[in-house]
Amino acid sequence: MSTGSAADGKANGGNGEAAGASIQLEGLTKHYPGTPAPAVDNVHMNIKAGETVILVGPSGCGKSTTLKMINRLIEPSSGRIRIGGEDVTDMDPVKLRRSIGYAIQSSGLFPHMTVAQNIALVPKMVGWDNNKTKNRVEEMLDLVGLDPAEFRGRYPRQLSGGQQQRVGVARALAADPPVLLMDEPFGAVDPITRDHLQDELIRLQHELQKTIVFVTHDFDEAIKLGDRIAVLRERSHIAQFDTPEAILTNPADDFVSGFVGAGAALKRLNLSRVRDVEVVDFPTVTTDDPLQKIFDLLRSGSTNEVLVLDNRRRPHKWLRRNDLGLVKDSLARAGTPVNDTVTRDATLRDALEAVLTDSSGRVPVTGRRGEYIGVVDLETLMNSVHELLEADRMDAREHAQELAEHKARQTSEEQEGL
Ligand SMILES: Nc1ncnc2c1ncn2[C@@H]1O[C@H](COP(=O)(O)OP(=O)(O)OP(=O)(O)O)[C@@H](O)[C@H]1O
Repeated sequence: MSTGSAADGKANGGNGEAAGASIQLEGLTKHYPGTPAPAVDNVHMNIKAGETVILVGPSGCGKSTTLKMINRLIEPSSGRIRIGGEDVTDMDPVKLRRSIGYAIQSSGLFPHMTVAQNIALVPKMVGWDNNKTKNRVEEMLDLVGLDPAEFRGRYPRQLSGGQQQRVGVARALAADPPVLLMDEPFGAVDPITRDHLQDELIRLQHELQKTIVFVTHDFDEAIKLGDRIAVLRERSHIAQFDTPEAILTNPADDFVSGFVGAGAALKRLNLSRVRDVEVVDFPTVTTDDPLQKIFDLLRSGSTNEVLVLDNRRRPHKWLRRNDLGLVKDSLARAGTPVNDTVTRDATLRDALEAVLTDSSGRVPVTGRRGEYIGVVDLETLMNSVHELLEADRMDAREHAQELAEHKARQTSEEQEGL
């Protein structure tokens, strides 16, 4: 496969050299033997050179099958694949795969090879000499943020999950392929590492400008990483193929809205803080209060639950009217411990998680020294999220209207020859 000639096919990196290659899928179909319907049915897709395109969709919709047809790990039943303008549908698949980087979940590293040997694999296969390969391994380790001196001689089992994923990406990029295919590469790592790896990929892509096709079922990940997102329904039918902004503000149909809705709400929860919502008061007593006072409060009928604070006014446990039977001469054995607290700086997502895991359906909000301030409950959170999303929709509508007015003005100016 040529990697630098097709006129329509190349993105220019910062130094003016060719980087990514365009990809065209033309009527791509996969019918697995013995199955009644195709897993991927007649996909047409035009991916520009240097673009990051995310395939997102429900489990089993055909994302991986579509991706693996691009490097012919799965042979298409019909249709054509062009890379950099060149038809690669019938070329030797082994040769093809050497020119396409491929990174998968759980890194796919060979356990019996060191990090350096894993990364050197494809450069060696395509005939790079030892010196060039060795330099490339060091360069790649640097690129993915791993110190070569420390990591080149290690075996995969001596790395954390996140480090293994980094080496997986380094290996995929080692022979400088114009195209990188990534199949849920960060699916198996914890959320914080995942966030870091996503940031790294954005940084790398800024530098390298490869063409990346990336599979995920996580819409938030798609929004974060994609220049364009293809939302797929069953059999890889494209429900919408557009920029993240366009999909968020203008989903094509109910299926896409379903994906966006959940994603948008969660995204919103991450961007808002407890201090943005109403923190309400809740009946409290302290462990120093006389038992009679607590009994009276719970029996008065005004509330059937109180929050017990310790002697430094920190939330300690929830005490319900039904627990009173266990209160003999002290509170020690009665009530349910407070699971979690949040500060005013916590995100609404943290607050929601705390509310959902606490049997009381609310979470105490605390100040700098852990002292009780109030509570946030599920209803307040739900209302706030609805209000925030409604405000977002209004903004999007206003923005769309401004754009439409701007376009109309431009057209009329053009017609008047201004
Ligand atoms: N080798 C196979 N033989 C028969 N059917 C297969 C084969 N591989 C995948 N399928 C079927 O093809 C469909 C698409 O599978 P694919 O793995 O591409 O989906 P996906 O969108 O990547 O799913 P997930 O998000 O769960 O990984 C599924 O219905 C799956 O059961």
